[in-house]
Amino acid sequence: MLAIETKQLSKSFWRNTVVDNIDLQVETGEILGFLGRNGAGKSTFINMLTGIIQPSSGSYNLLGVKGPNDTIKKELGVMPDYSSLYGSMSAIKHLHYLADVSGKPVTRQRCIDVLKLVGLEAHANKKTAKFSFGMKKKLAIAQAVIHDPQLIFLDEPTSGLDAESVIHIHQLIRQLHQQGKTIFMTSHNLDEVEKVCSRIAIMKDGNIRKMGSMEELRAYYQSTITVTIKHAPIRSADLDTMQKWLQQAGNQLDMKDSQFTLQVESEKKIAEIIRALGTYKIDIYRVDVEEPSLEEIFLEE
Ligand SMILES: Nc1ncnc2c1ncn2[C@@H]1O[C@H](COP(=O)(O)OP(=O)(O)OP(=O)(O)O)[C@@H](O)[C@H]1O
Repeated sequence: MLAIETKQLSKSFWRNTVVDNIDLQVETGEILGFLGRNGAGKSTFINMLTGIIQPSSGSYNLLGVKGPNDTIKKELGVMPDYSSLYGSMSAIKHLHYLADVSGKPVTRQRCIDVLKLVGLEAHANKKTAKFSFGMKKKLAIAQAVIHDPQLIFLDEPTSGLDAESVIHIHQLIRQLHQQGKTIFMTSHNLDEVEKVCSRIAIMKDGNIRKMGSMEELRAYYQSTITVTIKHAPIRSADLDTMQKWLQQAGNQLDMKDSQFTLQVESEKKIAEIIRALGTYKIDIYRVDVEEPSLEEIFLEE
């Protein structure tokens, strides 16, 4: 079943079209990374799906149900704006209360468990007004998942968090993924998206320019793979032949005594090179592969 399906979904503010006829399909159980520069329209898109703003045109289904739909809201997890936390409540009361409001009440133990998952267990009884920015952010993530929803929207879940908290949140996202939840997350951290997400959508000027797995994006942008191989010295009788062979196997050959670097088009070529070295009985000590990063792909858009 599709967790998210949008059909020609659009939003304009006066004459400014911010989301422009987006057709998007997200399968159940995916972690979709939604990327785009500031002002690309990511939050506007999410806000339509979560019922915060009305689309100007088009339609959407969430978990197979036409939106907006009050029944399906229970199954949506949304990170609130941090300013909308109730400052006079403790973190635990806050979660308890919001789970009630969502229509899926939870036990006190569930609140404690979720606070643990986001790394806030030591602050469970502290009033949220006294929380730091990072703590508020973690509580916002806890709020998105407290009622065990099926479809979770995370808007920049780790920006502004310290390194340890980022690891915590990534673990939580992976855990939710293992439980079969669908996660739709925006991030400005390309490294994070590459590490955590199963598919990536790149948004620009209100459109989704490209969408796919990291491998698909790499293939689309036809970027090359750089392989560096450290090996035992090549016999001088074989050196010339070996060099010629490598030159036809790839580009930009940089050959030193016991190491060479070559740009190749696919992983298959790497296997061919390793086989060729074997034929010449050259021992391989180390193979390093450098692929185009999401950063390079993103900048091409
Ligand atoms: N309520 C609004 N009224 C008018 N214009 C708006 C409104 N909300 C958003 N916009 C405009 O829509 C465009 C897209 O904004 P949006 O917040 O969706 O971008 P974003 O991709 O989420 O950006 P960021 O990465 O900075 O969060 C921006 O030009 C913004 O000024």
